[in-house]
This record gives sequence, structure tokens and C-alpha cells, in this order.
Amino acid sequence: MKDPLLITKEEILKFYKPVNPHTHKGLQGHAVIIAGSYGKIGAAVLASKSCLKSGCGLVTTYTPKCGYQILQISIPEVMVVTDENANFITNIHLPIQPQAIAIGPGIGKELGTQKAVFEFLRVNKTPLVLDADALNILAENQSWLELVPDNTILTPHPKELERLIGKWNSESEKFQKTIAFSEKYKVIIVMKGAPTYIINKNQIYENTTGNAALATAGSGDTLTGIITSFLAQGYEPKYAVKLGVFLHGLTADIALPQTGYQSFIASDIIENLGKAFLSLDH
Ligand SMILES: NC(=O)C1=CN([C@@H]2O[C@H](COP(=O)(O)OP(=O)(O)OC[C@H]3O[C@@H](n4cnc5c(N)ncnc54)[C@H](OP(=O)(O)O)[C@@H]3O)[C@@H](O)[C@H]2O)[C@@H](O)CC1
Ligand SMILES: Nc1ncnc2c1ncn2[C@@H]1O[C@H](COP(=O)(O)OP(=O)(O)O)[C@@H](O)[C@H]1O
Ligand SMILES: [Mg+2]
Repeated sequence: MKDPLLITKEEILKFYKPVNPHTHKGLQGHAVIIAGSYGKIGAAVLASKSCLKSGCGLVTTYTPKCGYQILQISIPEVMVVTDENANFITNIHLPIQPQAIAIGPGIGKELGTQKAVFEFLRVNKTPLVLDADALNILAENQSWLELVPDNTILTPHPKELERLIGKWNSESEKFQKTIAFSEKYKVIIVMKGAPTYIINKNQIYENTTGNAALATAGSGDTLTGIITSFLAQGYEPKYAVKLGVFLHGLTADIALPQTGYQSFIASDIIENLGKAFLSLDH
């Protein structure tokens, strides 16, 4: 295994694009977040808000009917399209053509949702981020991975990774299996953890930001929103993923002196995105 390349501010600044003063929301990208089910609409809220707060021009969230008011009231800037089902997603129909789509946070594994994910993957050609239950559904239906576009970004935590690639007996076996999976399906894998690694075929990158404050519910959901935002803004997947992982971790490093480890919650990631961006501009 090659030594990982470090994701540092210096590396990020090689491809980071400051916002063009003449841009408008139509140029800043339109992202769709497919997320949520009864009791887990918070995952949709966190992913959608972090997507908007990372510079995406327009965000549409696709969620079951029970998420409609929650989303409209908690984030008025986000547009909402609802599924025909009240409590979970059963049939994904998007009335728009976005530049990037994320699917998975909080969607659950109901049979109807599994079928909707299959139908979606069968027709979708848009750059994609797969997280949480979308990964769990794919782990149980591995042949569907053939439907995933090249350079799709997968963001498993260790348990989700294990469901996808099987158990490992050592760290080096974990990397070997993840590299093999990335090569087989031509996907980019964010191996979330402390630290987070990015596996892009046989390239390995190690993130240098973040701390244990991120060990809190919904912090992965916000990472999904952030990466999807950069994909929608036109960053190539290999750059969207590095910028997303780096800034996500940086929010926790910035917040730590104020929040300590214990009182930091996923909403603090979103709250500190502004300072994280500003630190790239200086
Ligand atoms: N507010 C909302 O709406 C929220 C909604 N959410 C949504 O809920 C859904 C279920 O997601 P989930 O990740 O909680 O459940 P699941 O996939 O069974 O994994 C849990 C198991 O994995 C392991 N594990 C995890 N991390 C690990 C690590 N770093 N290192 C090592 N092990 C680790 C750990 O296993 P253990 O150590 O306990 O054996 C743990 O028990 C999903 O759709 C998500 O988006 C959540 O985002 C929360 C906020
Ligand atoms: N101890 C830690 N140090 C650094 N980052 C961490 C730590 N614990 C968790 N994280 C980060 O927090 C996020 C957790 O993601 P995930 O488990 O999917 O959360 P959720 O599903 O609740 O949103 C990942 O980005 C992971 O790297
Ligand atoms: Mg998660």
C-alpha cells in the first residue's frame, strides 16, 4: 500500500475556486438531496442546510410527505418535493435536472424504498453521492452497484463500509478491500473515521482536519450535504470530496475552543462553515 497523501490547506488551495463576484444562483449549482423518513427528517434537514451553506445556489430536497412542513419551516431557503408516501420514500420523481444528487441520509430500508432506489439508479445519469441507508441498501443488493455512474462518491462510516466490503482482519486488509471495491465499481470512497481517508482507485488521501467533537449524530449527514454542494458547483468528484472532507473537519477545529468536545452538535458544523471558508481566503 502506498503512503497516503495528506489533505492540507496547501493542497486544497491548488484547486479551490473563490466565488466569482459576477456569479448568480443559477451558476452556483442546483443540488437535490433525497433524504429522510418518519423520525429521521432531521437527516434531510442537516444535509440540505449544509449543502446550501457551502455555496450551492439552489437546493431541492426530496422527502416523504411527513417531511414537508418540517423542512419548509426549518429551512425556508430550500425547495421541497414530496414522495406520494407519507412516511418513507417509494417513487423518486424529480421535476428538475440538478447538477448533483445525494441519496441516503435517514431514508431507511423499507422494501418500497429499496425499489425506489433501484429505479432511481437505473435511470439516473447525474453526479451522485451515496450515503447511509442508500449504502446499506446497496450492500444487500450488490448487483445494483453496476448501475452507479463512474466517479460516484460513497461516504460509509466503518459499519457501512463493513456491510459493503465484508469484515477485515487488519487495517491493511481494510485498505486493500476498499481499494479493490473502488477499482471494481470505479467509485470514490470516503472512509469516514478518525482520521477520514479518501480512496480513489489506488490513490489514498488522509484528511488533516477534524476531531472527536464530530462523534455526534448527524455529522455524517452534514458531510454529505457539503460534498454534494461542491459537486453541484462544478468541482470534479475527486476535488469535491477532498474540499468537503477538509472543510467539514475544519468546522470542528474552529468550534472546539468555544464548544468543547461534548457540546458540539451537527448544527455547529453548519454554523462554522462560514469561518472555515474564510480561513481558506486568508
Ligand atoms: N437526526 C437524524 O435524523 C439522524 C439520522 N441518522 C440516520 O439514521 C440512519 C442510521 O444510521 P446510523 O449510522 O446511526 O446506523 P447504522 O448504520 O446502523 O450504524 C451504527 C453502528 O455503526 C457503528 N459505527 C458507526 N460509526 C462508527 C465509527 N466511527 N467507528 C466504529 N463503528 C461505528 C456502530 O457500531 P457499534 O460500535 O455500536 O458496534 C453503530 O452502532 C441513517 O439513515 C442515518 O442517516 C443518523 O445520521 C443520526 C441522526
Ligand atoms: N473521533 C472522531 N474524530 C474525527 N472525526 C470523527 C470522529 N468521530 C466521527 N467523526 C466524523 O463524523 C462523521 C460521522 O459520520 P456518520 O457516522 O455517518 O454520522 P451520522 O450518520 O450520524 O450523520 C464522519 O465524517 C466521521 O469521520
Ligand atoms: Mg451517516
